Amino acid sequence: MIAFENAAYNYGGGELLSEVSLRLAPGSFHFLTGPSGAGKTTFLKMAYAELLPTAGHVTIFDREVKGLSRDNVSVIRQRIGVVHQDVQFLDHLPLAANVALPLTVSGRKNDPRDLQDLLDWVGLGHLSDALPASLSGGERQRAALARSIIMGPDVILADEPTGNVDWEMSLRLLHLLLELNRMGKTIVVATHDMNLIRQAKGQIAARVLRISRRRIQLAGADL
Ligand SMILES: Nc1ncnc2c1ncn2[C@@H]1O[C@H](COP(=O)(O)OP(=O)(O)OP(=O)(O)O)[C@@H](O)[C@H]1O
Repeated sequence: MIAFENAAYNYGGGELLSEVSLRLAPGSFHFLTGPSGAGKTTFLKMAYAELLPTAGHVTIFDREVKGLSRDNVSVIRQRIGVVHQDVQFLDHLPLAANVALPLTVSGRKNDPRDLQDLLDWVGLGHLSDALPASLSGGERQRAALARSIIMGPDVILADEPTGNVDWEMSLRLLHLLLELNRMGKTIVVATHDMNLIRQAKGQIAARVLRISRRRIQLAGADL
């Protein structure tokens, strides 16, 4: 689905990530971990062609990202749902409209029943008319997840999706991500939360990628 081959990224002050070679196979579930500032967000941005590798290659859905036209990048992006670390909503729009925004922006039809089903699935069906300012942290994170999957992506990249929520809500979010994976979605979750990783590994064959000294390696069973 997404492949890195000797890929590197350099913001200008030396390589932050070097010699990254890995494959995110269809239907796989990966956690990405590593210290703050190690490059987790940078890696995810490379995986959805927001950043192009400064060396090596990144291939998304069999297309080398370097040299892709803007239109081709948008086509690729429609197949990748991203849950950003800092969830942003349009404050004047109710929750349902915020979640449906990717559909609206891309001019796709928005079936209100599908939208309601999606909101129900993340447990926010009763809040469809609520304004973002009134939502709790966990509600915002679930809304962000709903928005990331509204276009029916094949891949979901989630950057600290449980960053600001309590353990119970983390488990709820994890459960949603595991369910998406069971539906066949390829998932990458960047997280600091080792308990979350342990919890997931008890339920599925998740792999753990660890960033250490600019390299990304598959972590062993010592978690
Ligand atoms: N646009 C940019 N220009 C220059 N440096 C940047 C830019 N974006 C990120 N960096 C730097 O790259 C490093 C890695 O950032 P990144 O956000 O990828 O790390 P992270 O592992 O996701 O961190 P955290 O866990 O704190 O979110 C940091 O030192 C950051 O300051």
